[in-house]
Amino acid sequence: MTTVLSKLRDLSDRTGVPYNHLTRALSGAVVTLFAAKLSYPYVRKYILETEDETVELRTKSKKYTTNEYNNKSCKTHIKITSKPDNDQMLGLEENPNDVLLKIVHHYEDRTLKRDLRSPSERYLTFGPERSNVILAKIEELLVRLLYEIRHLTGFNVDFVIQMIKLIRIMVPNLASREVLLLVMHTISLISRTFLSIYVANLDGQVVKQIVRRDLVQFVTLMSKWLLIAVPATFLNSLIRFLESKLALAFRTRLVKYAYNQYFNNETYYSVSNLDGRLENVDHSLTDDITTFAGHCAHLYSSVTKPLLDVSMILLTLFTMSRQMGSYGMSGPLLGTTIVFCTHLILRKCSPQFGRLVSEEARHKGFLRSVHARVITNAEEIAFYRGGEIEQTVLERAYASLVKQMNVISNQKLWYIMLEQMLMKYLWSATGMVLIAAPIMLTSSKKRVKLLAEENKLEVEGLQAILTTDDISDRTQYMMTAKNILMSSSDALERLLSSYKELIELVGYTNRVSKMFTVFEQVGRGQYKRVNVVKSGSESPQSSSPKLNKSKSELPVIALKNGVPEPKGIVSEGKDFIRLVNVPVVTPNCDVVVPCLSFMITNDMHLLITGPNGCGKSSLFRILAGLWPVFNGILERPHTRDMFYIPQRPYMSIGTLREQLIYPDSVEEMHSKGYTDAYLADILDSVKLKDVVKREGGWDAKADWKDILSGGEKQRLGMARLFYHRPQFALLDECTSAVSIDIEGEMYERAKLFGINLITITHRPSLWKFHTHLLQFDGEGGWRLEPLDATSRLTLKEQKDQLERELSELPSKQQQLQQLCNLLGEDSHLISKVDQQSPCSSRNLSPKVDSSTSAIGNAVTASVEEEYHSLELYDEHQNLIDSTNIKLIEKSITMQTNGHVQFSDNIQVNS
Ligand SMILES: Nc1ncnc2c1ncn2[C@@H]1O[C@H](COP(=O)(O)OP(=O)(O)OP(=O)(O)O)[C@@H](O)[C@H]1O
Repeated sequence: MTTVLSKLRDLSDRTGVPYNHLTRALSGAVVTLFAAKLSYPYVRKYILETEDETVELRTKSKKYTTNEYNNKSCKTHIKITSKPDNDQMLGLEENPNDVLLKIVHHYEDRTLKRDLRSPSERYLTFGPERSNVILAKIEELLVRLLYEIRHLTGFNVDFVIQMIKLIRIMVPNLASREVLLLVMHTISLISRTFLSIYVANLDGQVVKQIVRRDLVQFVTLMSKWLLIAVPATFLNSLIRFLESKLALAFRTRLVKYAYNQYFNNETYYSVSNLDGRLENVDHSLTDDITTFAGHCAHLYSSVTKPLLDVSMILLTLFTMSRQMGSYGMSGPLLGTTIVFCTHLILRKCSPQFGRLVSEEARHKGFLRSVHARVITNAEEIAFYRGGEIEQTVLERAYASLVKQMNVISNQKLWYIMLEQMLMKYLWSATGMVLIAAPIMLTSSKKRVKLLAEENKLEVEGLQAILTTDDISDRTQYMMTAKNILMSSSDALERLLSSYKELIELVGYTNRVSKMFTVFEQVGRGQYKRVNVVKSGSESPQSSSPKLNKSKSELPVIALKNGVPEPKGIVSEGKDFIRLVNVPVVTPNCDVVVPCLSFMITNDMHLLITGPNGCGKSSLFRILAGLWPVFNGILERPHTRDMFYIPQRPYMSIGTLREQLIYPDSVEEMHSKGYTDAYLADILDSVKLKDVVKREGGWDAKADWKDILSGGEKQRLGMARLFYHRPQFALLDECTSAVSIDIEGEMYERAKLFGINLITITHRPSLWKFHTHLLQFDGEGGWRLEPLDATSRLTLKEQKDQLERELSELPSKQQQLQQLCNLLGEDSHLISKVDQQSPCSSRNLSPKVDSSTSAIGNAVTASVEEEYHSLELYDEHQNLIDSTNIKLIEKSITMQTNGHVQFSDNIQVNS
């Protein structure tokens, strides 16, 4: 640069063109080139649009001939996969009133005319609306402007929208505490900038006095220097203090908003059970929010302060260089150009830190969730001796995190090298040129003339003073300029490093925005799961499906753009439960029961039975509103009038009292007028009164999940039911670990309280407490009928008796065989077996088969006679068949072993 400037001076001397004109021409050329660079994307865009229009005109003329083909291909496409519309493609179907989203629609529509590639899902549909009209307008204008210059800057406008929405949460209004903190922070930053310039000037003056050997001035300046250290250090500390305060304030706002969303409409359940977009919600709720808030606060100071520093410093340098008699624009212009070019190079070469950091956060979240899983299931894992496999999983999770971190560090290695090269060496060189240029390129005469003009003095008088002070002035200038430039280079370095931070912030902003978007959508009942779309179930099906029809044939879910759409109608506030054509559909869109229609009135107690996985608990989830109703109508009481008790009751963090009254708080308990004595009564009714004394009173705190036994936890679950006394109790095998007598007492008491029982159980002892039976067959079919517990119990007893008798058959047969052998006689129930020469099982089988069949037939005849009228006939038939098979197997074993007589151990086996 110095060479260029001296060449310009040479040129000026040779051609006689004033030097100023040449530097101006050069500056003009640089500015024109820069303007051309800025306008290039617009020109390109214009040319592209013109080309598009031409192509459109050409295709219109061919439209008639290609129309048929287009229709065909389009139909085929829709059949294979329902193509999302533009909104869906952009993930922006929500919040039609959101102004920012409207802007996105507008610009994306224009872009989509040319580029129909589907962008990945975007997370913009969250957050409150801006109530302040002026701020809303500013935000709107900012987004519009950014869209307009998007091609130029390559700015990620989605990030800006996400930031705006997050800022609305973090800084809800102008009168908030956060604004106060921001103002204080800004004032501290501005004060610190002025202080830096003052200190740099002071430094220069001190050196000047050293050169002049002026002791008095030197001491005065040193005192000033020491005094200024007090506010300077305080300001430094204050800036950090305010930054951390700001980060905490932002975090608190975000956490509050997130918790509100998370606990609204049971989102905490749906987000992990019904929606597949968020992998580790706990990590997003804790680490991601914290890091995002910290980055925001830090970025504010690391952008604002350097910007202030740089602008103030440029201004100071400009004034100083004028004082030194230099032509003022070339220095700052050169500095600005170099800085801008450096920024462009760094931006082009920068790796995608945002994406990388977001991926790293995902890996961290996964590692954390694996740890949490081991802690939660420590006992089960220990029983299985599963430490080794868990360790492998943990190591794998850690290895993938390390791999990701290595990718980032490898990318950083080259980037930081480039950054240092440009920012340390190139900038230092530029700084030196900037300092040297005014001194080297300005003649003393010119400087004297300028100063004389400025101070309205005689040139000669001034010349005399300046000659004396010239050296000390130059030294002062050098020192001050060096200090200022060092601060400015430091500021610029921080500014460019904050670009890296900004890219990292993009990653965290996306993660936090994604979390909020998913929370809000899930809260509204809009779920998205990966890999659930099934072909052939695109449209809603209203025809009532036949019972026992194969599940996969029953398209009861309406899909919109590949996402299941809950079309059922739910109405609350009734004193009964009614389902009309409601399907039971799992979150994976498996139809467990295609169509349920029944009514439970307040005089009914319903027992639900059926094989494992037939949908019993799923029905409870639908009744409780946890799973969406995809079709039909569901009428039910308010959820507070329905109380669910699972097989393993949840034990919360808190006192023993809080376990019993869960989910009420102690305040709510008191407001209901309940006392500890009443709670003791309830515990007594479930035979748990001793627990209060044993565990150290109602206020005792412990990890109740581990302290109470399985049966005690279940009894505490029933105690909760007596405390809340809802209209309907949904009991999902909640007494399976309780002894039958206490279980009976608890059911009696529940009925005394007027609670309608809906029980899932496999225990016949509970039948007598119910009036109706809902039976699932495991194939999608079901039957609801009145339950006559007495006759059903008789049938059950008969069935058990028959089972016992049939299980004795093999031993009876063996005894008969032995007697026949002893007597040397045949029996009409056993065909004679050749006991002398053992044959192969293959040869023997038909004989054994016929003998056992004979027994089987005899038994069948008697059973048929006795129980033909009973519905259990089929089960008996199966039992007989299986007994026959067992007998065949045992006979084969005997013959293969070469034993003539049935040995004892075979009898034991049988
Ligand atoms: N969160 C879930 N995500 C996906 N599928 C699920 C989920 N919960 C249950 N299912 C599926 O729904 C079906 C019915 O489950 P459900 O828990 O209702 O069975 P169940 O009749 O209560 O069985 P059990 O008697 O064993 O408790 C099962 O096939 C199960 O795999």
